[in-house]
Amino acid sequence: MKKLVLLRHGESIWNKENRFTGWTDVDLTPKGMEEARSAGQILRENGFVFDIAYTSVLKRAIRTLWITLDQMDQMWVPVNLTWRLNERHYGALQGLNKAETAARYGDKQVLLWRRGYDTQPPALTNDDGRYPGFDLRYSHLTPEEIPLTESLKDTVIRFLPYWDQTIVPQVKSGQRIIIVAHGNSLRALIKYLDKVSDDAIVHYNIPTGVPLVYELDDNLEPIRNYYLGNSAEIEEAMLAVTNQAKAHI
Ligand SMILES: O=C(O)[C@@H](CO)OP(=O)(O)O
Repeated sequence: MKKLVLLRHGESIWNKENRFTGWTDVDLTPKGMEEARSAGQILRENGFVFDIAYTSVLKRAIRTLWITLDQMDQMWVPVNLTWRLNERHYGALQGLNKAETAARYGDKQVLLWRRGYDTQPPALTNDDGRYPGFDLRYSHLTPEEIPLTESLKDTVIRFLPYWDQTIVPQVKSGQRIIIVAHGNSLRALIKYLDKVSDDAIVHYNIPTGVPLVYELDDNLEPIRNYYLGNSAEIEEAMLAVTNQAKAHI
């Protein structure tokens, strides 16, 4: 049996301000750093040891990984950074307040933008200051790879080659892996692993800073998965993510 640990970064400044974030490189809040410390502690208490770590090129995920490994006294674990684990690109919504956007366009439209599997939010133009093509860290990407907006489906499509070519062979060979990423890039992986339908994935939300353990068979078919932590608190945190973009709760 193989184990894979998935971890969404701790609370970011824009999570706290309730803004669409996507590829915007915002840092953790003090609470987010505390969540990362707790994640590291609970992983250590449960005896987890990692051989390789994966994360995105966004600092809220990178810092969460650093803090987690520090708490586990495993800062020596090799870390791989890839843009393919970045958050889903939120297009022209990036920076907008989620509840204000819902008040303006309606809860239904915003739910569709946030959670519709094949729905892209309004796109950026490539002269927009938020266009990732202006950012050095993406200078090795082709124009076709640089998103102006992304649906969850687009996120699955850009992540899967990395999963298949890089991570899968390592998990199969018995390497113990942690992936620290984002709400939607992890939803993309979970949708794929658990074969979640396009409709069901709409209702699946991931809390910040809580390790999610997947047990997989030798063909990487999921056997079961569970969060490490207090289940009532985790339920509440998942519901809070659902409610972030409602005009009135
Ligand atoms: O803003 C974002 O980039 C994501 C994750 O924080 O938000 P949502 O949960 O609305 O997809």
